[in-house]
Amino acid sequence: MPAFSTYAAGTAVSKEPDRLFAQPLAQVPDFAFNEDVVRVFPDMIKRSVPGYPTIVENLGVLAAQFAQPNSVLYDLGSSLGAVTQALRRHVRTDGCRVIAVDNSAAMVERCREYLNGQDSMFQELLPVEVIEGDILALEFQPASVVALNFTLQFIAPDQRTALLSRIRQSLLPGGALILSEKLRFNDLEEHALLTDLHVAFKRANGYSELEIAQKRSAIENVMKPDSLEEHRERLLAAGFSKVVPWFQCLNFASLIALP
Ligand SMILES: C[S@@+](CC[C@H](N)C(=O)[O-])C[C@H]1O[C@@H](n2cnc3c(N)ncnc32)[C@H](O)[C@@H]1O
Ligand SMILES: O=C(O)C(=O)C[C@]1(C(=O)O)C=C[C@@H](O)C=C1
Repeated sequence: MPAFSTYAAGTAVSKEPDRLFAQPLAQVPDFAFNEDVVRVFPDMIKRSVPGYPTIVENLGVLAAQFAQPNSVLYDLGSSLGAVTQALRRHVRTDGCRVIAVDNSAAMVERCREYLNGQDSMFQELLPVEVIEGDILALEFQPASVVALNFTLQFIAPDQRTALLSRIRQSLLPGGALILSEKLRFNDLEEHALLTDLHVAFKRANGYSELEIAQKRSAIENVMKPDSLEEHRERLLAAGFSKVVPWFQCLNFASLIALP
């Protein structure tokens, strides 16, 4: 019987601890959002991403400021739907609905279960649709809020501008893209310092040196972080008019991009 904990407003999520990289692996496979990761994901992301709970909860608060009546709120790369749940808790604008998209079948299946749980406990939540699909192939509907919470870093770098341009074109006046990412830094000293501090954060959250090293090898081919400057330039090139960082903790940050 799996253990469960609750998100802020009560929906049960798996509490299984992340020990995926605890034993020495002869060869570390590339990181994938498969069934093994899904089982431990709430624990993994909280212990790996400094500021994650603050970002998710405040994403709901921010979204409530940008949501426009009768529009779509997108949660792209929704994983288990933490952002979707925050949107549903905070946004009260008439006629809004949430579309959550992820291309991991295992994530989507579990996400739907959690959202059904949320529906059975609370009334008057925004309607939500969870789509299993590739956000690169998605036809965007007119949207007031688009959340990319630690998803763009997993998209091939040469596909990122085109995706952001399509998001920009779907955004309604008064809306916003909220983009959270792990950062790299052009200044080598700054990069080394914040990388070391991130390792210290993981250690303080109970990860061993082996777990930290094996996770690093697992993600290095599949997750390619950009610098803040690259994000800003790319967002402006994609047609956004203003880029406003609203949160940074160590080498993880979140930006608001306005149409
Ligand atoms: C780090 S997780 C996102 C965490 C989640 N947004 C949250 O706040 O809890 C990245 C997610 O993006 C999904 N993903 C990666 N590439 C994708 C793509 N091309 N289309 C749809 N989903 C994608 C992965 O399956 C994974 O669930
Ligand atoms: O940078 C790391 O070491 C991470 O573990 C980061 C990160 C992320 O930013 O998405 C990578 C994969 C998992 O989804 C959880 C966290």
